[in-house]
Amino acid sequence: MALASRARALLPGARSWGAVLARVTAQRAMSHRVVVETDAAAGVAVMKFRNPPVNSLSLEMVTELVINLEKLENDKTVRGLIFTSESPGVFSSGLNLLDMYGRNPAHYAEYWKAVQELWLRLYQCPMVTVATINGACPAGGCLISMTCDYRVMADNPKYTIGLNETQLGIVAPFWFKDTLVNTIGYRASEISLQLGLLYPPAEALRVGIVDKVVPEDQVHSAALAVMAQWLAIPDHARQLTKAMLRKPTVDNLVRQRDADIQQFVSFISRDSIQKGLQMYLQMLKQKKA
Ligand SMILES: CCC/C=C/C(=O)SCCNC(=O)CCNC(=O)[C@H](O)C(C)(C)COP(=O)([O-])OP(=O)([O-])OC[C@H]1O[C@@H](n2cnc3c(N)ncnc32)[C@H](O)[C@@H]1OP(=O)([O-])[O-]
Repeated sequence: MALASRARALLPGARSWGAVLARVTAQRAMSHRVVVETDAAAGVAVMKFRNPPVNSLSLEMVTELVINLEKLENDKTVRGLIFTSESPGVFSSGLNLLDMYGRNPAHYAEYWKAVQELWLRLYQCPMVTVATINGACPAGGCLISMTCDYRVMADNPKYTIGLNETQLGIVAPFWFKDTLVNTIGYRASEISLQLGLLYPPAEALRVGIVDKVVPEDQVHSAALAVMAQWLAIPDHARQLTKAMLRKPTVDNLVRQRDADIQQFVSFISRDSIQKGLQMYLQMLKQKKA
């Protein structure tokens, strides 16, 4: 299903794309998964994840993120965007395992297309983007953070960040890998991605997967200070520089979007992969109990 259709499915009764956006704006307070607060004077918006219990990137959440991103990109008063979790403890638990387990191929394809769309939009975002990592940040959560221009992490040893896909028996696709390589370099990525490492704050800073670690109660003020520093640069120069740096990575996915979807669907549909995901979900349940 196309983004507009998914958006309309989320907001039944809206007849056009414009009507969908208008209703998203009007119903912002009712949105359950993403909350956007805009400081028009500062030109900064804060996008807070609110998808309990663990901010997993469900199809609905991904769709809301894309809709809100598009809206902010069209708002010329907003120059900077901060991502954070409304509830400290979990920034995002990554892709929604329940969108990748026990569903049919059409659903997997729709989900993967939406995830691609989110990444493409985030990675090319013209705004300055800062991730305020105030909780656990595995896999897809780490991917979102890595698309940002800067990452500030709360100094809490319970919080970890990384692409842990191999630990689930799954393989991060090439554009997750590319994003990691662009962030921490090739050799560190070889180790990080194969072992599925999740780094606590000090190690995350050492490997370069985050840019700053600050006491938990200062994480938001630190993100605002970083934002102010980045916003001091003229937008056009910074935007063109960002586009130049990121274009080859973006083009790599754009060239092979359909093949990547097909590969994901065939991979995730495998019995062995489904069995592995089932065991992982059970392990999470047992850990909780
Ligand atoms: C090729 C594909 C690439 C894949 C990329 C990915 O991102 S793959 C994603 C890789 N992600 C990971 O490996 C992260 C896995 N998650 C974790 O490690 C922990 O949940 C935590 C550290 C994020 C939070 O710890 P905590 O103690 O605060 O919370 P808790 O552990 O008690 O969980 C509460 C409930 O949430 C459930 N649930 C959790 N995650 C997900 C999810 N992603 N989705 C859906 N559901 C999820 C969990 O089952 C439990 O459900 P229940 O029993 O109530 O029905």
